[in-house]
Amino acid sequence: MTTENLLQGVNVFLIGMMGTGKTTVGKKLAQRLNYRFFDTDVLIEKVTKQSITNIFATQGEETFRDLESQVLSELSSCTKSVIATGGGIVLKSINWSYLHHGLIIWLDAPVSVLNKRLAKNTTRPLLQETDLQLKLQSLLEERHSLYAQSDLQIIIDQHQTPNDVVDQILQLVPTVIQPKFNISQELN
Ligand SMILES: Nc1ncnc2c1ncn2[C@@H]1O[C@H](COP(=O)(O)OP(=O)(O)OP(=O)(O)O)[C@@H](O)[C@H]1O
Ligand SMILES: O=C(O)C1=C[C@@H](O)[C@@H](O)[C@H](O)C1
Ligand SMILES: [Mg+2]
Repeated sequence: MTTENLLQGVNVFLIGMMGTGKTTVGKKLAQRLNYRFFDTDVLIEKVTKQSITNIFATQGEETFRDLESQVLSELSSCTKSVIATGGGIVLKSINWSYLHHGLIIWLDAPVSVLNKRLAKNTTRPLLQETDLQLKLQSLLEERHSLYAQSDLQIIIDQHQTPNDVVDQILQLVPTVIQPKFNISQELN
């Protein structure tokens, strides 16, 4: 059975640290699965008509986290969607009740890789004006046990392209989903 058929329209939520590729990989995964693609960060910016940087600066992280939960709650009622989440989605316990509506996949890349990818980035407020490597390390320490509550961990190395990561996901999803047997067929 293909991974697409196995999923039976169930949403896929991508979680993980900033820079692991949730947005980049999520778009490609959605294409491969014939799913829609959503990104909680992008939706927050659309709904508020403000950048994430601006929300953090003018209203603070707590307001951002509330918006994030609202957006996730709306998305959890969709089907056939790949949803790239913000790196901090795992922090609020209410978010887990929404994430568990779908299959939760943790993209896990080493801090050294994230550091290289995000070195020049200016759109992630938690990473500005700080030692990037140290900040990434401390965020990962704080969040590791939360990310580990995912259904599936995808370990990514520095050589893997986004398409390689998609291939790895499609290969591993069947290891965590049982095919649903068709009971109605048995009853006829
Ligand atoms: N497998 C990869 N190989 C090389 N570069 C990658 C890979 N995946 C993502 N990138 C690059 O790393 C950067 C961060 O990727 P992306 O924005 O997809 O991460 P994210 O997990 O969505 O981060 P955030 O939590 O902040 O939204 C981008 O510039 C992207 O092009
Ligand atoms: O890891 C985080 O806390 C964040 C990650 C980004 O995706 C954004 O959601 C925001 O910059 C915060
Ligand atoms: Mg993203």
